[in-house]
Amino acid sequence: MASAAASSAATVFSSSTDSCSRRVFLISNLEVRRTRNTCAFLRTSKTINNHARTASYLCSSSSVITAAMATEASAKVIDGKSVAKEIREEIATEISRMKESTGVVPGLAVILVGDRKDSATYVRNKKKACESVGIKSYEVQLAEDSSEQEVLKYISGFNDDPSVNGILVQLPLPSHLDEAKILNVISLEKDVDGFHPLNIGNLAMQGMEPLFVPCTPKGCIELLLQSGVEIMGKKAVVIGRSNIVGMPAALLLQREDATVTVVHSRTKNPEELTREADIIISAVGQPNMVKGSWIKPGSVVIDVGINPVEDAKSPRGYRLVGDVCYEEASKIASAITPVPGGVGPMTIAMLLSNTLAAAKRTNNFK
Ligand SMILES: Nc1nc(=O)c2c([nH]1)NC[C@@H]1CN(c3ccc(C(=O)N[C@@H](CCC(=O)O)C(=O)O)cc3)C=[N+]21
Repeated sequence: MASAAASSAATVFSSSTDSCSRRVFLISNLEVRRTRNTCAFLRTSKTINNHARTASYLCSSSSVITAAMATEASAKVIDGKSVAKEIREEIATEISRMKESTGVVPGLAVILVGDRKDSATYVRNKKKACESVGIKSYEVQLAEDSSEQEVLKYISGFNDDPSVNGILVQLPLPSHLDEAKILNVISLEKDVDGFHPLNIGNLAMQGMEPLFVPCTPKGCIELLLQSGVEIMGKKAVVIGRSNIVGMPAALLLQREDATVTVVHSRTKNPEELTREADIIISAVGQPNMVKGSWIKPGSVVIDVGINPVEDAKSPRGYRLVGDVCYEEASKIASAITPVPGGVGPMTIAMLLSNTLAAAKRTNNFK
C-alpha cells in the first residue's frame, strides 16, 4: 500500500504541469446548479467552499508549483465535514423535540467482532457522534474467534429490545463468520445500515421504497444535492461494486435519473469509461488509483476511499488519502470531496439520521 502511494505521489509531481496547462483550455462543462434541494436537513448553500486556490493549500511541499499555477481555476472543495456538522446539529434539535414530547431518545447498538484497530476507531467515533446528538449507544465487543451463534444471540437480544432502534454490525467480520447470514437476521426496522437483502431489493426496485438508505452512498448523494450538482440525465460512473458502497451508490444514482456505469476490477477500459463521466463516485480502497487523466474536465468527483499510507512526518505514522489522486483531480474537476473531511463524516451523519428515523417510525413521532 505504501509503495503504491509513493509511486503515485511521484506521478503527481511529474504530471502536475500537464494537468494544469490543459486546464487553461478546458473549462468546466458540468452545470453546477441549485435546481433541486431535496435534502431533509439543510436549507443553506454553504456547502461548497472554494478554498483550494492558494499554492500553499494545493502543494505546500512542492517546489514544482509555480505562481502562475496558483492562480489557475481549481475545483471547488465539497466540505463534507461542515455539511455533516450542520446535519448533526439538526438531528440534535429533532432528538430534543422528540424527547420532550415522547420522553424517548433513539438508541443505537453497535456490535464489533474481533480486534481490528481501524474498526475499533470507527466504532469509537460512532459512539462519540451518538453522544453529541443525544442518541443512546449500546456497544458489544466480541472476541475474534466468536461463533456465529454468539453474534446471532446478541442481534436477537437487540431485535427484541425496544430501547434499541438501530443495530449495526461493524464490517468486515472475521472470515469464519457468514456475513450474509448475520446481516439477514437484523430486524428490517432496525437495519440502519440498510444492508438487509430485502432492503437492498426495495432500493433496487422502481415503485418500492427502502426503509433505510445505506449510509455512505446516502452521504455521497446528499453532498451532490447540497452542492447544487444536477444528477438527472448526467453520466455517472461508480468505481467499485461492493455491497456496502458501490452497488447501492449506483442504485441511488439511477433513482436520481443518472445514466450509470459501474467500473470494477474486471472492467477492460476503466480509464476511458471514467473519463466520460459527469459525476464520479469512487469506492475501491486503492490509494490514488484514479489519476487526473481519468477525469473529464468539469466533472464532479466524490471520493469514498479512506486509505492509510505510510507517512513518517505524520504523528500517527500514516496519513489518509482517497482513491483519487487529489492533486491532479482538483485541477481538472469542477468540484471534489477531500479525504479526510469529505464522505467519511457524512457516513456517520447519515447513520445518526437513519437511527433517528427508525426511532421516529417505531414511536410514531412525526
Ligand atoms: N456496518 C458498517 N457500517 C459502516 O458504515 C462501516 C462499516 N461497517 N465498516 C467500516 C466502514 C468505514 N466507515 C467510516 C465512517 C466514517 C469515517 C470517517 O469519519 N472518516 C474521517 C477520518 C477519520 C480519521 O481521521 O481517522 C474522514 O474521512 O474525515 C471513515 C470510515 C464506516 N463503515
